Amino acid sequence: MQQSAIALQASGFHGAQLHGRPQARRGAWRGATAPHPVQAAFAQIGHTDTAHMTSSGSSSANSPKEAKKLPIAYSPEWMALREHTKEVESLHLRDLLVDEERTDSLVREHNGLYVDFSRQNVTETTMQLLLNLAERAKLRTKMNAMFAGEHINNTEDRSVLHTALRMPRDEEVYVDGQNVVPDVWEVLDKIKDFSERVRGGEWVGATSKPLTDVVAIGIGGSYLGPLFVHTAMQFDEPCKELARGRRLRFLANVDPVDVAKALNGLNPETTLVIVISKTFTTTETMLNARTVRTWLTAELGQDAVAKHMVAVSTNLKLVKEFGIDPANAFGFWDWVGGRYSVTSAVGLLPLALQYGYEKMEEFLQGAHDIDCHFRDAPFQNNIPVLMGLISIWNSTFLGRSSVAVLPYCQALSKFPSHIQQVAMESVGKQVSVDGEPLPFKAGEIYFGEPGTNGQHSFYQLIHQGRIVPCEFIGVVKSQQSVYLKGELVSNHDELMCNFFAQADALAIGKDSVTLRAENVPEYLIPHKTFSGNRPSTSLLLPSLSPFRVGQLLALYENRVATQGFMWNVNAFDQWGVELGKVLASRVRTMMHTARTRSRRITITDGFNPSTRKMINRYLDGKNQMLYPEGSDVFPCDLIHSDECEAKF
Ligand SMILES: O=P(O)(O)OC[C@H]1O[C@](O)(CO)[C@@H](O)[C@@H]1O
Repeated sequence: MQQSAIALQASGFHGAQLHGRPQARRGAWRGATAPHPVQAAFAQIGHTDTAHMTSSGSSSANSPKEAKKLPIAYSPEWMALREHTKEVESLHLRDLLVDEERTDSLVREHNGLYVDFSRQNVTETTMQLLLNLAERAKLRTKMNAMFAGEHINNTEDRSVLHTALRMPRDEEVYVDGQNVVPDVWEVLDKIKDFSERVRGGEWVGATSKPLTDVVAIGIGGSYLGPLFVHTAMQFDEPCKELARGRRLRFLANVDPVDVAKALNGLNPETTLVIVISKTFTTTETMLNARTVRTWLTAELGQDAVAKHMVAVSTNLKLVKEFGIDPANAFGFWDWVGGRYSVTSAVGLLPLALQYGYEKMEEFLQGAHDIDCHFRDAPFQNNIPVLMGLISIWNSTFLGRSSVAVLPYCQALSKFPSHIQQVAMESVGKQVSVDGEPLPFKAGEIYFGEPGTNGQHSFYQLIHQGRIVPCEFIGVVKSQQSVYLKGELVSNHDELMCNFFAQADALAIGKDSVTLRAENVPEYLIPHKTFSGNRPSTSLLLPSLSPFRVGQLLALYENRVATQGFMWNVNAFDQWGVELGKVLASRVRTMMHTARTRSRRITITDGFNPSTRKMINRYLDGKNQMLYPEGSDVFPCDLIHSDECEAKF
């Protein structure tokens, strides 16, 4: 921050000005467009854009070196927010929450969604300052660039257009001069046709039996999103009815135990396998695909692949090389990031097979509804934008490094894991889009569990330990209703009582005065005190239909995009996952040598002493076992074959 201080001083900003609190009018942030005083002053002295300022505060247009953009952290809007933290830290949610007008100003609704930000450590001034920062960050311009198909994923030179995956047939969006919506719909039509033929028993397996079970093989973005949506739809009554007699399994981990779990009890004759991989090179997915192909062909013969295996990928060449007929491949495009691919064939194919294509259309419509809201709503009413801005406030300004996603809804049990990838792989970055080190920490640690399970696990820490901003997600109408005669409330109402209570317990807390009034022994008072003032957002969905699931998905996708734009990081690449893959490949080569030549690892193999010792211990643990030659090895109950050998 040293550089920023110099820059601001040189441009006429002195402590006194920064310390002066902005006089935001009550309610102004909801519609105000007046510039923040600091911003206005900045404009007055002729520096309307920090992008052109050097550390000495002078205009830098003439020098290519100096023309480098200064991070947003050096802008007056950023400094104003920094300064504002002092004011907010002196306030307590216990007091703020009694103000009904404040509550009203911090609740937003959109097409059935109800979002309450009043339990965030914010005032109207905070919100106005965040909106000012959004302007400084050129958030609207960046969003427009995304929707327009510009190559905003600069390190891979790609557009970012998962929003095009859910556009109506008659919309247009251009990538490098070509309207991609017809391509999207061509694949959607193919999914509809194929899923209807499989579900209707027209597409049968190698022994003419209907394919009632689906195993979707994929990992990361090719797994977490589809699993979340499947889990969310499984107990929705209409979806449940449509899925009657069908099973959908996922195989992600390369751990052979996951293979056993995915195939357990399945009959190859009635199983359809979908290999889902954007690149079709991911080691885990390809080994799992070869493993399951062996499981199928050992029973049904080589020709069975044509009827029992299909693929979802952008790499149709490798699909063909694998042995899957490209006619049975469902494509998508490099402008769909893996973690943003649920609404492509990645999610739609397995889910349409399970629940029918119509339900997936509803899901797409829900996502599109939020995309339009994100694209069009003014920022002060824009729910994903506000969620993103508040995340920036909590993490970068107030120093809270994690976020707990807490659905009070068992059907959303896989939502936190999906959002964990969307958020952490997107904005867990160390440099800006221009490759400059960030002068602040970007990204947050996401975790979560459904309530009330989490309450009996990690909530202790979030009530009395570190401050973890929480996101409570509740559903008004449960997918399942149970009321036992004589009980005070129905089962779902019981669940939701906790949803309401936890947010207030975190915000309001319990002080020593109250505890003393309750005659709590003095020595227990520190243990039983709840500091409160712990922030959360509450999100209420009217129900958990496929449409609502689509809305929820797009809400979080667009919120993460907002964060990326604000921090000026590329939220659409993921270079941080590469190094581990490269090192694993080195270990693989060495492991093969050790297993085929029965030898231990030596110093000359190039591993450090720690890794060498651990690998040798691992190798020795299996008595220097050599790979058997000439036959595949499966646990017996996974394969209907007399030659089955259970050696491993
Ligand atoms: O779909 P693919 O190409 O198999 O990649 C799977 C996942 O691997 C990652 O690249 C991370 O390793 C994710 O971004 C992606 O979703």
